Amino acid sequence: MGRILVVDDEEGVRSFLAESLEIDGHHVEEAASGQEALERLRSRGFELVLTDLRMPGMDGLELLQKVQAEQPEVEFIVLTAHGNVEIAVQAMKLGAFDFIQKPVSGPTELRLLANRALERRRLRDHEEMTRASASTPVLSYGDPVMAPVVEALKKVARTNATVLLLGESGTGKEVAAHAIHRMSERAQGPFVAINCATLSESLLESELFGHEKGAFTGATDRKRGRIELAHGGTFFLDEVGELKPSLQARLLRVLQERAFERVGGTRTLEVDVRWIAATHQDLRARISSGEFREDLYHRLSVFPVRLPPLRERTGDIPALADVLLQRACHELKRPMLKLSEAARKALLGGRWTGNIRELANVLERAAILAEGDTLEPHHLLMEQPAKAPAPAFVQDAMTLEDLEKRAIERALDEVRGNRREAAERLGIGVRTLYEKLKRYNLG
Ligand SMILES: Nc1ncnc2c1ncn2[C@@H]1O[C@H](COP(=O)(O)OP(=O)(O)OP(=O)(O)O)[C@@H](O)[C@H]1O
Repeated sequence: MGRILVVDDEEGVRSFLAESLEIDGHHVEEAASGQEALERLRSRGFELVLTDLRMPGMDGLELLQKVQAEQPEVEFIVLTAHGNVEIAVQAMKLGAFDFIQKPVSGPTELRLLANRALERRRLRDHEEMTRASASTPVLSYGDPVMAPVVEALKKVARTNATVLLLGESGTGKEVAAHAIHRMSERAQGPFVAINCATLSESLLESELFGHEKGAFTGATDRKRGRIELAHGGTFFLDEVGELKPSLQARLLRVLQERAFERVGGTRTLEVDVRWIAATHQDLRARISSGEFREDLYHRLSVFPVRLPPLRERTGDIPALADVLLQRACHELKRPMLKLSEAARKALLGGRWTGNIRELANVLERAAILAEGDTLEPHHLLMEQPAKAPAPAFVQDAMTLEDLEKRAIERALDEVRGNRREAAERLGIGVRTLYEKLKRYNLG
């Protein structure tokens, strides 16, 4: 089963191709022009595009080039008129999987070719997935909002500048800090992190700076602090806004002088550390209220980078969802799952106040619930925040159809996909519910 987009300006050819492929159980959609195809490809993921080469407006070659630039993983098979093989060869040089000559005589060749193209796509996916899981997360999958952010991270990684990562909880600040380290000259050195919100002030102090033997009750041995351990590498201060004033002063000195003493010690130690700090708080507001030192703020925010919330980078949701779902399945040691088209759509409609972390949690829960090999919308228990003033769908501008669709998804969620019960909850007949499920493509 694959997701295939058929592009041809002739209605008859399109439906012939679509029907031939649907026999094999593929999900096939049709586009009547290159432009329409591009729009569809941007809004939902397809694995394979079957396109005519000669079309008014954007032709098949131009479509191929555009999609290659945006979604290089999509496979292409091109259809070419008899005797026009050169242009098909050109398409293959540009990365098309193969070509078929028109008129397509029978569906067999087409189906074989489509299945082979899909197989190549899956092999490549698999390879990429193994590489991705063996290494570290990909920061973005081509979302336009994230592109300048990734660029900024890459550029600053080459320097030793202190970076301040800003963004809501779960937006991937720690992942970004790791990425900076990995892309920097210090990549072979240590990456040391500490969360300033989780430890008490005194514990945090001795964790950061270490302590000498006998510095305080319980300090039976000399202990090296994490800052020392980060020598030659990168230090990540998470939730830096939570740092207490006395520690802010000590940290400021390390940042200014690259030197410090262990707790209870007199010897000054010098360190070579690259600093990255992160916060979800408005540090300026904390400066105004006297809770955060302005001089430390300026030291930390040499290069501030804001990580956008997930709702502002919806272009990354499908690929992130795929990766996080694979990760969940792997961790749960269960067979891999894939997202149905309807589930993908549902994810795009989420509010994601908890950002990527929430997306990961929703998919993990779904991976626990789902029994087959496909995740459907009713597996996705997308929570509204507990203290939300009103359900999300009232706040957002939505059409009546969207509202109806949401209500159906919600009802199905609440009854774990039981359609009879869902219809009852919605106050409609089961037949009507089926019709609506079909209309909204809610599988
Ligand atoms: N690009 C990505 N690809 C895959 N997973 C990601 C990506 N970015 C973040 N995540 C996952 O999302 C979750 C939250 O990421 P992370 O801890 O980096 O966010 P954060 O902004 O530091 O959150 P907090 O402020 O709450 O500490 C983690 O499980 C992380 O693995």
